[in-house]
Amino acid sequence: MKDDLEKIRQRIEELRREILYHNYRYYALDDPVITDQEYDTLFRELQELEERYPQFITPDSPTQKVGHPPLESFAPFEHRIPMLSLENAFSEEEVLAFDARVRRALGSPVYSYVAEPKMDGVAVEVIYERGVLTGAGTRGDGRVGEDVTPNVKTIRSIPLRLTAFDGAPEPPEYLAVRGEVFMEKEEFRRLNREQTEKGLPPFANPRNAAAGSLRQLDSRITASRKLRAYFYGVGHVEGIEFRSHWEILETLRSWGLPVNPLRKLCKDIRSAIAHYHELERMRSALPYEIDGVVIKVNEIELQKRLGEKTRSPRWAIAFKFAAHQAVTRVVGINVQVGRTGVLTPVAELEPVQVGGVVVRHATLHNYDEIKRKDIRIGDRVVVQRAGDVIPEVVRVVKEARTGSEKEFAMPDRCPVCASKVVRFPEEVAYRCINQNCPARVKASIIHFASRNAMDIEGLGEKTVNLLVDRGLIRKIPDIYRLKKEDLVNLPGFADLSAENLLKAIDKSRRTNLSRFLFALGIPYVGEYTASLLATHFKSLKAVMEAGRDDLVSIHGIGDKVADAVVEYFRNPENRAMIKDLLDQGLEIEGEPEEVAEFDSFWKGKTVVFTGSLKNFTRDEASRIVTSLGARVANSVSRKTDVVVVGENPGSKLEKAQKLGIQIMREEEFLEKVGQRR
Ligand SMILES: NC(=O)c1ccc[n+]([C@@H]2O[C@H](COP(=O)([O-])OP(=O)(O)OC[C@H]3O[C@@H](n4cnc5c(N)ncnc54)[C@H](O)[C@@H]3O)[C@@H](O)[C@H]2O)c1
Ligand SMILES: [Zn+2]
Repeated sequence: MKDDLEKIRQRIEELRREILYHNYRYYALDDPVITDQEYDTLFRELQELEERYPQFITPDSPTQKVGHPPLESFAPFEHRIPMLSLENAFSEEEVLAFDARVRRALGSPVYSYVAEPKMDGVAVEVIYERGVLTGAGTRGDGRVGEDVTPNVKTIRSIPLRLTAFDGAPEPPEYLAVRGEVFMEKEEFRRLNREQTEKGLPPFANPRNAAAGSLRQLDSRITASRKLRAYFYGVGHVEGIEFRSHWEILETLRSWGLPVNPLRKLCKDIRSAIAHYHELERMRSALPYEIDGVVIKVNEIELQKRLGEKTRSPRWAIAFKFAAHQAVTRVVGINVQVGRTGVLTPVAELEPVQVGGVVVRHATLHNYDEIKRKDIRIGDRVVVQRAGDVIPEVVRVVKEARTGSEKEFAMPDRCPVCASKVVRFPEEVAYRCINQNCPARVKASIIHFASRNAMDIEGLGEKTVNLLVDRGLIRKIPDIYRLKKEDLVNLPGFADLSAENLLKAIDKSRRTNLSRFLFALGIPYVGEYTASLLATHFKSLKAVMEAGRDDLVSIHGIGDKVADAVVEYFRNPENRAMIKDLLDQGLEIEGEPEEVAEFDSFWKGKTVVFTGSLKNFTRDEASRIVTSLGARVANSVSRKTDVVVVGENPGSKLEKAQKLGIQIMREEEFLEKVGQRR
């Protein structure tokens, strides 16, 4: 008996050590080494052991704590009310048990629940004092987080100033709002492509990418990655009282804070569970990841009576979705060659259904990952698909090995052009260094034409492969030599589609410097670095002549990037290609002086247009100001901040004058939207 207890104590110790290590990987480094499901299993086991043997509970057990203490490289950010975690439920029974506990504790039925998507991102608290954003921090260990104020200010959907819309009360003296910062799946894929091309390790999932992007010491890196946020609650507030959680959400929304529209007010637990199933069906179609549904008691009075435990409130529960995982076999490992010559290993799988989709391939990222997970050809593996993110191999089912599995070796010759493959020191990537490798040529043309580069509509993967295979394009400048007669006879082309492609190509002749630099595909130069170079040097000539010292003097550009840029422009082939492009009539504009994006004049303002503008259609003008954070209304009221007046204005002008609203003529408008300096 004594021995048994000792064994249990040891197991508890072991679980704690393991969980603490995974907390550190996940919360401090944003680099977990096990899946959330595996983590949840360990956590559950510890919780259950502690429940059965309460004599072993210690205050420092991970079951009694939230997250992980903040890193010291950030200033500390104190939460006036602790930010807690949530209790998890993995089945309907567990949710019903939660409802039963709540009703028992209250001695009455619950009036209502709110069910909201559980966003898979990073928790933040943002402070508004008299409506102005004055601070923001991560959750940290619940009491103290990391001060990430400058980073949060770069997130466009988080207003720097609250405005009372739709008859909302004025923002109070002091307001701590809580929400989740997240990265959309598409941005996650873009970022990981960029990481891979730079020879850097990819992020495991959008959550880690969001956390890693928010927790940056240089807020310009945060700004270069598209983050969003949804708010779902408040911390300490002064000057306003809320009666229900639903009222909190509605009020936050009417102050201009983003709140997830997929929330639902439910009359009982059954209806909350029904909402869970509905969101589960929508899950993979959503642009961002959710990992469950949070169900909360709606009435604040009842929430207070229920109170909280050390780690989580008693009035809420996270009903988690099942992971999209399946077991299948690796039948082979192929190698794909990217634009900068990086070789990416891809697992060929026995087709398998994962969350309703047939999966045939999974990315293995790089050779180090294959070694770390010890993936061999013939292995049975667990694959996981999160939303529509590229499927991944989570781990090998080692118990299923027969001994006939084969270890994978990176080829020493490029699988496409047979040139020698090299691995540069300090890089995880292997590369084909043949500039003319057909795989690289195709990939670099696809990149050149892509949306964030030269933005040539219709010149996607399929068309590029076709044009290169037919010998119509051998290098990038050939794009601009294409003629209608080259295209019309190609499979899938007709008169109209050929004309459209040529039009799109022609349109791309006018571009700006940062797009052009990004499009060239210089190693290590992603969109962000390209825009740094463009704003610093302002002309292509200046970038091409820049020395290593000029480059490293730019904040945000390190040795590796500097070397890559110098080397790229020193290469006579690259110089000849750029000259060729310019000879084809490419016009590259310099960069605007400052990108005054974050604290723009327009942010949070309500704008009305009247009369016709010379330089824009109404639609264009509206899109410009909304992209700068304004809201466009159709009629003038006391809530209008600015009326923009074109030719032949209507009665809106008179009304604006009567109400004393700021009136702006087209010239001033151009200036204020940065179209004229
Ligand atoms: N893989 C690993 O190594 C590893 C390590 C640690 C933690 N984890 C994962 O993290 C989980 C524990 O982390 P946690 O303590 O942050 O808890 P949690 O993520 O399970 O739940 C609490 C958090 O949910 C978030 N949230 C999202 N939408 C919300 C909404 N609508 N309302 C309220 N909150 C909302 C908040 O940020 C809140 O802090 C584990 O279950 C596991 O999945 C994984
Ligand atoms: Zn090659």
